[in-house]
Amino acid sequence: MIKISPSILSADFANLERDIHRIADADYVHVDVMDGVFVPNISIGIPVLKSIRKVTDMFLDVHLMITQPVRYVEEFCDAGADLVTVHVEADFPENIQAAIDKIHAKGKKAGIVLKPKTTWEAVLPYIDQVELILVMTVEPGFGGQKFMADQMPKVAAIRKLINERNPACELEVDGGVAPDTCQTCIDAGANVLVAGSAVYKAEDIPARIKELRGK
Ligand SMILES: O=C(CO)[C@H](O)[C@H](O)COP(=O)(O)O
Repeated sequence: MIKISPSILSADFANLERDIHRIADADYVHVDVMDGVFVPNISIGIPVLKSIRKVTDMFLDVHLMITQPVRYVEEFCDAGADLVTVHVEADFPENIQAAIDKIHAKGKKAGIVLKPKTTWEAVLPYIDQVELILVMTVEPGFGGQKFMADQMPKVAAIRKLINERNPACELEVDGGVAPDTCQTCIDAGANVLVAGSAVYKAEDIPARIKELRGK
């Protein structure tokens, strides 16, 4: 079963509650947190996540695009995240490990994220511990970018590793996922698809979510 995690980066922040309820047919809510340092953009943070938690019971998939995420993961867990993902490029490996441990100590799911230039081997230290691996299919920072099909061999390599070492681990892709690119991601082995503009620009959001689940 393919899961859809719409990115609220493409929502109307002045009508966030309405726009979260518009994606009720989806599986997760993808919350993009950007610090203006790890990526060249600033989005939303802990206070907004707390407010989102108050208006929905949906699973909150929180993608931290911030430097040294270990400093903040506990606060994001306390604010209502169900899953917190941290970039392997955002700190030294021992601190990424500490971030994963802190998320688990809070009773939440932990995941790691790979930027497009990061190779699949970067997951090896964490593969046995995490509940989700996210492969970026655009350079993180902005919605509405072109899907990078060249990331599909990496998705396939990580799917093989997940099947061998941690079959319960989910494999998510994020960036440029749309009706014309979703099946490629599914065929490569992704089971969770993040989509921002493709969901929020659709005339019929429930129909678009269904379409993104593939054939
Ligand atoms: O993490 C992100 C950007 O860093 C967004 O989740 C992603 O780009 C989704 O937007 P779109 O589906 O419009 O490409």
